[in-house]
Amino acid sequence: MSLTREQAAGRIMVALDYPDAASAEALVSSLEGIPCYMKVGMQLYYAAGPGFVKSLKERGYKVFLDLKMHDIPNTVKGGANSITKLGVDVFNVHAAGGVDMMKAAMEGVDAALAADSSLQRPLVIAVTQLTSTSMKVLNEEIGISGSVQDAVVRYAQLTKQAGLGGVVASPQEVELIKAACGDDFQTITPGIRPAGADVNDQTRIMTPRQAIEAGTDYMVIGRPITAAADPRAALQSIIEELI
Ligand SMILES: O=C(O)c1cc(=O)[nH]c(=O)n1[C@@H]1O[C@H](COP(=O)(O)O)[C@@H](O)[C@H]1O
Repeated sequence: MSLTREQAAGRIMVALDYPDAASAEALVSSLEGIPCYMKVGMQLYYAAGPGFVKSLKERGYKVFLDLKMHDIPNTVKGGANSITKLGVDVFNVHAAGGVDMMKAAMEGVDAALAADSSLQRPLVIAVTQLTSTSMKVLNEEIGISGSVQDAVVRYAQLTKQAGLGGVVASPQEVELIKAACGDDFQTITPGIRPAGADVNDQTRIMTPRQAIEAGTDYMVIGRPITAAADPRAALQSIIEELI
């Protein structure tokens, strides 16, 4: 796999896990000119709201809005409708909500697009098993038997059945997901740690290079960039690893 610098940057989603718009803004400014995705998760969204998402879009960024919706179908449909109106490129729900809930998310998207043809269709993806979840936690705490891989593939198949475009999983499961759901089914993988980086609370990890070689479509990377003394240099060194 050989990627240009621009292609490599376009496969990276930087997790803006910050408590307020000003701190997130400082990080975004430090990465200016690098065509990566920006991921807005619940910490930043609950503090800075849709205004921050819109400001990223106005500056030309592709945005992944990571709010991991998991509720009754009617509520998720409404949430997906509102998110689509924000003009984000990617958003997610939890596959654990089941096929009807995921189908409802797609209905919410369709209704928004039918009402306003200027909107773009977002890629809707489902979280399988969180990358912080180990087999021990899955089996002994949550009470799901079998391997994490089995649980992830099952969720990926349900996600595909519901008509979504891909899943969030660990890069360790990408090959199994592609084998079960096809090459076009998108894999978005957090749990990325450059060699020697702090693992933090992640369990199922790979390096950026390993993840790309495993066939991941997009990598979500937070602290290895945001907690670095020089975030721009950290992102550039990850890009170098991928080209
Ligand atoms: O949906 C996600 O983005 C997500 C799913 C998952 O299973 N694991 C996971 O870490 N994430 C997100 O990916 C980012 C990973 O951040 P770092 O661990 O700092 O690289 C965080 O913003 C998480 O919320």
